[in-house]
Order: sequence, then structure tokens, then C-alpha cells
Amino acid sequence: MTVTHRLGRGALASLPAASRPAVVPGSVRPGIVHVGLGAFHRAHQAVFTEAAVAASGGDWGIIGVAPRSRDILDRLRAQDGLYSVLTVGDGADRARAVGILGGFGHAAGDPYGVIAAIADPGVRIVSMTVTEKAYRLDPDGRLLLDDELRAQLTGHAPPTTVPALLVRGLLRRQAAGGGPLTVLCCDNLMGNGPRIRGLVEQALDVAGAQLPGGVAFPATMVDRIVPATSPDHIRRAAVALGAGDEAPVVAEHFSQWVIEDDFPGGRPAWDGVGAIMTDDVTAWEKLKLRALNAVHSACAYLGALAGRELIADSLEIPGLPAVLRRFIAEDIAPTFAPPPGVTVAGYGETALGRFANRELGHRNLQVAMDGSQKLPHRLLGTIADRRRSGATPGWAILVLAAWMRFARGYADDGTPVHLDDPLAGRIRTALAAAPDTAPGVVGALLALHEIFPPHLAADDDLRAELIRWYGELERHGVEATIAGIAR
Ligand SMILES: NC(=O)c1ccc[n+]([C@@H]2O[C@H](COP(=O)([O-])OP(=O)(O)OC[C@H]3O[C@@H](n4cnc5c(N)ncnc54)[C@H](O)[C@@H]3O)[C@@H](O)[C@H]2O)c1
Ligand SMILES: O=P(O)(O)OC[C@@H](O)[C@@H](O)[C@H](O)[C@H](O)CO
Repeated sequence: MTVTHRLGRGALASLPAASRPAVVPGSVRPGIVHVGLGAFHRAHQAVFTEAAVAASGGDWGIIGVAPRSRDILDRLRAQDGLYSVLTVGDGADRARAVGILGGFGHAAGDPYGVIAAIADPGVRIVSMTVTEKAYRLDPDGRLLLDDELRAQLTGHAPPTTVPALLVRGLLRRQAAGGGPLTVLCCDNLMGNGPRIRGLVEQALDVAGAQLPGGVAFPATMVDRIVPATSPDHIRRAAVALGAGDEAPVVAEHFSQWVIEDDFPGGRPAWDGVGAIMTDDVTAWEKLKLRALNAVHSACAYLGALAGRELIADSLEIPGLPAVLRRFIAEDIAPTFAPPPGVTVAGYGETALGRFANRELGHRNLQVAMDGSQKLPHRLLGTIADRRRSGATPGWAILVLAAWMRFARGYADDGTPVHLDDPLAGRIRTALAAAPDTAPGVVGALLALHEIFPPHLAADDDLRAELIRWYGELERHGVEATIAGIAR
């Protein structure tokens, strides 16, 4: 099929009825500023919000802010803010346009425009999906200050970073009498609400100010697998939509959102379209980060070392699904009580089924990215909790050993693998100064206090088990190590 025209308001009438947006683009007044206009927001919060506005109304259009590159803004502006979500996984591609984006901002190019949007009284929610590293927090939630950030927070440099946008935006809003506001972090961080509240309080302190009244920071658990869009996805979206789209996102059918209901300025009727509103999201967060994200990381590091490209390929390593099931049942499940009506094993099984969705094309190297920022939230809590109970969580430690092998920068066959991580420099320096042996690598990486809390770094049993697994992976490679466990 040849697609001759591009998505935009003018193309809507020609789209199949099931592919048209639920709201007319530009027709909903903005009530949300969202920072981080990446793939995930466009396939998750934007979709929930559009459905909620279509069903129940409300001025909840979204102003999408790109923090750094303006590429996505150019693509979306050329399409009147429209883009499509390509849903894959059951053999039939489906694409539907989304029209809830009603304005744009660019933090790197026009930070004061973003701050003005945050201060606008019509805006009552500022949400974010900017990846773990953008918050500049250490694993204990301490703000990592440098001269540049300090200058941004105190108003001596343009506020282009996430902490500075939040702080300068809140102060401007307070000065303008902007009214109550909810700051909603939709990143995969444990305790994301309180963590961002702590970030804002520390950053305000540097700015010589205090948290204004009427600002809430609910925690939330977000879940939908949304890989980076590939050229093949762009081609398939155009075919499914019947119009060219330069900004589609690809996603699985599954989508889940659990949110603490603390919105002093109001919120869209997300609960009417499938979101779960709750008083306490902790059990959901632990379930998701420990029984889904950590298992995802396990697939990514073990699979990348074994030379597998996709998450779905990793699951084809003989014996790996069985090892992952034992990781979930023996190490993860004992560490928390799941939400009522959910079992950790059942949830983990569903996650494994979702990871096997080959149509997503989710690359191991994408999930493996930023391990230093992700592992504390998804893996180290499990290890710490099991160690506190006197247990040695062997499967979790195998995953950590796989990350350590991966951090060296080579797959099992000696092919270089790219370490894409904000601490890559620190990691390389630490490894270069240590012997390239199991005890040398494990010792050098455990000493990175930006990743490992002192009680784990000083745990001799953990270290010994890490060295044992690292040695197995070094001697035999991933495939033979996993096969040996299965025997
Ligand atoms: N993609 C998913 O499957 C998924 C699922 C659940 C949660 N999430 C959360 O959403 C986040 C983003 O995922 P995505 O798929 O949209 O990724 P993406 O790569 O498409 O977008 C990342 C966004 O973060 C911004 N960003 C990256 N580094 C930054 C920095 N240092 N400072 C400021 N902004 C920065 C980018 O500009 C971009 O807007 C994830 O890190 C995760 O916390 C993603
Ligand atoms: O998005 P990240 O980079 O925090 O982690 C990579 C994946 O584990 C993650 O994106 C999952 O796909 C997602 O969390 C599923 O909801």
C-alpha cells in the first residue's frame, strides 16, 4: 500500500474511523505540562488522558515539553500535534491517532517559556518521564549538586535541567498566585512521589526558598512496554493508519496505571478509563519494579552477553525462562506483600509473556542502558531485603554479576557492547585500576558508592556469591552457565 499524505488535521477525515483521535487536536485547553515527550508518555499518560477527556470532559490538554533535542517537536508540529500509537502483538497492527497534545515547549532552547507554562493558573499538573538520571539524585535521594545546577537553581543560569525547571517554575507560580499544583513523576523510580518531593525541597533550599503550600507529589506506578520506535515501526504505522506519521510510538496492548489520589488542583477522570486510584501505591511499585523491571534487566544483561539482540531473543536462551521463574519465586516474592488479589508468581508469569512479544522489537541494549541508575530501584532492594532476612538471593546476584560482566564492555564472544550509562566514565576508571579477574571486577564495582549502599558493599557473603557467579559467566559464558543450572 502506498501512503500519499501525512498525518495532520487535514488528513483526519480520510483515516479509518477506528484510527481517528478521541479529541480534536487543539480543542482542549491545556491543564497539564508534561516534561519528557519521549515514547512512553505518548503511549501511556497521553492515551489515558485523551480517553478521560473524551469520556468526561475537562480542560486537560497537554503541553508537551522536550527537555533536550527538539527533533520530536519539529515532527509533531508538522502534524498539528498528532501522532499515532501502533499497537502490536496479536498479529494485526492497529494504529490510532492521539490529539491531546495542545502545545509544546523546549527546555534547552526556551526554558523561560516552560517556566511560564508551569506558572499558568490553567495548568494544575506538571508530570514527567525524563528517565532516572535526569533527576540528579543518588540512590539515597540526595541531590547531586554541581556549579551549573547551583547556578540554575539560584537564577544565575537558564534553568534547563529538570530540578531547575521544577524549582524556578514553582517559585514563579507562587509569585503569580498560580494556585494548587500536582507534580507527578511517571518514571520507574521506587517511591517516585516522595523522592521528587525530596528533590524539590533540597533544590528549593539551594535557591533559598521553601516549598509553597498546595503542591502535592503523589506516587504512581506506570506500566506499558514502549520500545524506541524503529524505521520498521514507522513503515507499519503508516500502513495501518493510511497516512504517513513521522512521530509514531509502538506499544503492547497491555497498559496499567496506579496513582495515589492526591491532586489539589483536580485531575482528569483517569479512573473512568482504567487507571486505579489508591491511597498507597507502594505494593504496586514494588511489584512492578521488582517482578517486572528487574526481570527485564535480567533478560537484557544476560541476553546482550549471549549476543542476542531482542528481549524476545533472550527468552529463547535454553533454560533462561526457568531461571527467571526461580528468580521471581525464590528471591523476589519473599520481599513484599503484593496488592490484594495479585500473586507475585502470576504477575511475573504475565510479565514473561509480555516480554516474549517479538513484534515490539525491544532491544536488549535499550533496556540495559543506564544500569547504574536503574539497578538500585529494581534489583538492589530485593538483594538488601533478602540479606536482612539472612538469605543469599542467588538468582538476583547472578543478574548483578551479569551487569558487572556487561559493564566491562564485551559480550561472551568478545564483541564490544556499548555501555550507555551516565556513570560510564566512573565505571571504566574503576575497572581500569583493578585486575581483570572476578574478585578484581566485583571489588571495583561494589566500591562505587553512587550505586551500592555501604551495607551491600561491605557484605562478604554477597561479594563471595557475586565472585562465584561472575567466575561462572567468565569461564562458560551465559548460555552454558544457564544450561548448567537447568541440568
Ligand atoms: N518505555 C517504557 O516502556 C517505559 C515504561 C514505564 C516507564 N517508563 C519511564 O519513562 C522513561 C522514559 O521512557 P521513554 O520510553 O519515553 O524514553 P525516550 O528515550 O523515548 O524518552 C526519554 C525522555 O527523557 C528525556 N531525557 C533523557 N535524559 C534526560 C536528562 N538527563 N535530562 C532531561 N531529560 C532527559 C529525553 O529528552 C526524552 O524526552 C523511562 O526512563 C522510565 O522511567 C518507560
Ligand atoms: O524504561 P526504563 O529505561 O526505566 O527501563 C527499561 C524497561 O525495563 C522499561 O521501560 C519497561 O519496558 C517498562 O517499565 C514497562 O512498563
